[in-house]
Amino acid sequence: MELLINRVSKQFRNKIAVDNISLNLTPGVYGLLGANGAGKTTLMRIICGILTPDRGTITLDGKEAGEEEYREILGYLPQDFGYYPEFTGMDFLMYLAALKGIPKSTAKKRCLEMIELTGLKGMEKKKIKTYSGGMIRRLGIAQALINRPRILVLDEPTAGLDPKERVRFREMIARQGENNIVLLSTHIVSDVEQIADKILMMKEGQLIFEGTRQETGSDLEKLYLEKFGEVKGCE
Ligand SMILES: Nc1ncnc2c1ncn2[C@@H]1O[C@H](COP(=O)(O)OP(=O)(O)OP(=O)(O)O)[C@@H](O)[C@H]1O
Repeated sequence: MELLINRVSKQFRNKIAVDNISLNLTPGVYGLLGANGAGKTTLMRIICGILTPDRGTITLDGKEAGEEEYREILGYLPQDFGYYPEFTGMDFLMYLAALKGIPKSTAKKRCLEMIELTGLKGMEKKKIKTYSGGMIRRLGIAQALINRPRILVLDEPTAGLDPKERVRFREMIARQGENNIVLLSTHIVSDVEQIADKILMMKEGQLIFEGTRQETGSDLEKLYLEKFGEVKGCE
């Protein structure tokens, strides 16, 4: 399985958000690092087929982003995913399962599986408005995983997770990345240090670094600061 991002660019009025990015992703966990406004969300939305690039193509084994067949194998967690506070977690996942075309006969089992996986057991019958920020984040991850995606795109997934939830998240993502492509963005260096096998860095719309965790050396934070020429704590 190979996701080819070929010379992709996107401009908003006079702002080039994504500037001629080419990438070749195979199964594994990719951590996309970049300061606010670097273009991470725009690139991810293009990869998910939500935004059309001005130039360039995204293809997975020949299927173009945006095609139905491509969407079926895609899971996406946006920074702010839309949920209905009055729904219970289970109702929300059942609703998402229906939207994603999962047959009713398997939907309930799949939703319960996701609830278990994301550590939300015991909360599934409670209204989402009673969930903590971390629980809502985990529900977002559950909805992204519900169709067993081969490509999982997570925009700032670790925001709001406490240390225990981060450990669980890391394990979940490592498992998902064994056979599938996982791309997650963050501006917190230590998050990708522990989660990702491969590190990508974006600055002003361009890909300025691509390498394995081994290649980044032991001090990713230092490398990041060098690349960005910024003071620590840019978040
Ligand atoms: N719909 C839009 N219209 C106009 N400008 C936009 C739009 N979306 C993004 N931009 C601009 O494109 C640039 C890249 O934004 P993007 O959200 O992709 O960055 P990011 O790296 O995800 O940042 P953050 O970490 O803050 O989410 C920014 O300058 C942003 O203001």
